[in-house]
Amino acid sequence: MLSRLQLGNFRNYSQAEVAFCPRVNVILGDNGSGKTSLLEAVYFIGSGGRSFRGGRLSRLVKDQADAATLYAEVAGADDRVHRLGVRRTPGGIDALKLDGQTPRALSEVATLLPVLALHPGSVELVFGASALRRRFLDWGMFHVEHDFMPLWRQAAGALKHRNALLKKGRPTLRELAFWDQQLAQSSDRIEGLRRRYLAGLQSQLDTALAALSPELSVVLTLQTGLHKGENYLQALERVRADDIRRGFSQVGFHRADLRLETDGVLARDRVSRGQAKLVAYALVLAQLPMIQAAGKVCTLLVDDLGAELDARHRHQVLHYLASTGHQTLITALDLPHWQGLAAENNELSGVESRMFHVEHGRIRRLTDC
Ligand SMILES: Nc1ncnc2c1ncn2[C@@H]1O[C@H](COP(=O)(O)OP(=O)(O)OP(=O)(O)O)[C@@H](O)[C@H]1O
Repeated sequence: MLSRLQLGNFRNYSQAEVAFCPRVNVILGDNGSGKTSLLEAVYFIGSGGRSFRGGRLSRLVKDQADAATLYAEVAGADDRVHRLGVRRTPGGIDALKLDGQTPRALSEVATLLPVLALHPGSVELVFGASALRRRFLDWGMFHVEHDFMPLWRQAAGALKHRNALLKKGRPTLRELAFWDQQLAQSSDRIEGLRRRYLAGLQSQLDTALAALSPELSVVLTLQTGLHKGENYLQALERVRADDIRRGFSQVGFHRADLRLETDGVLARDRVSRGQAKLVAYALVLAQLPMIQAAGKVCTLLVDDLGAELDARHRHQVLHYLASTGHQTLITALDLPHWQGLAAENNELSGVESRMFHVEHGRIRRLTDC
């Protein structure tokens, strides 16, 4: 759980500091005041350097500044307070500290503060490219499956070597066979983990959708690109000649997709934009109990909740959020806007909350928990 955050030269913030409360933190502010940027800062530090909104990461650094810095205090699952610091120049992260030490890998940081975001771009989980769904799935597995990260690194290494051989041109069969074996083995094991995770996710998705939008149901399946009865090694042999011609690997853990089906058809060909948002939200929220079962506490970032949802669905989403018990940072335009949202949901008024106002990159606390 995130208790404190300091921002320096991040987006439109020069210097700012916030102390968050363990449950609901409401961030109010006009358009362009810095609400999304504040959530983005939390996401950046929690995810080990990613953003949930598109665009170039170099733009996170405030105009005319050399580097953006973020410092966070995080209460870990072990109840110890950890200190996280990151400095990002337009070229990339050039300093990362965890409790005063340089961590061996970004993944050490990312396990400390699991962050999930619900935002207008979440619909891309339904409409967007397979890479987004794969990343979504792998994020959950990273937090839940202990073996996933080393296995993923092994698979990524094999893929890199195989692709380098293919790109070089005219690889010998012997050279390729070794990396085929490595890539096939790790892809098989990743697929096994993904299938196990997916079974749990499906059941949590059913629960989340029943709360958010009972009229929708979605079936998740893993698409691997393998033919029936085929394993990865056989598939790599099948596409080998074509891989050599194209210069990259067309089969493996890196090509899997999460298929979302509703009423027997691909969800993206059936659902409306608002429904897609509900499906995407339910998918994201389905990961919360999985992460919790793994002994971790998520921070949930909710940006622009009202957009594209009617009052009933907004109410249902808020009702669900109020029931999760996770730390939540949620944006709204102003007090009447938030009061309108909260009035739709009695439970929310009973939840411990803190309110902030953001204006031109300055953060002011309005109420305490
Ligand atoms: N690198 C940067 N340097 C300075 N300002 C920036 C940078 N990147 C974005 N901004 C500005 O930061 C401001 C805050 O943007 P942000 O998206 O956080 O606003 P918001 O409060 O979420 O607005 P909305 O309600 O419209 O979604 C915008 O005016 C934007 O132009």
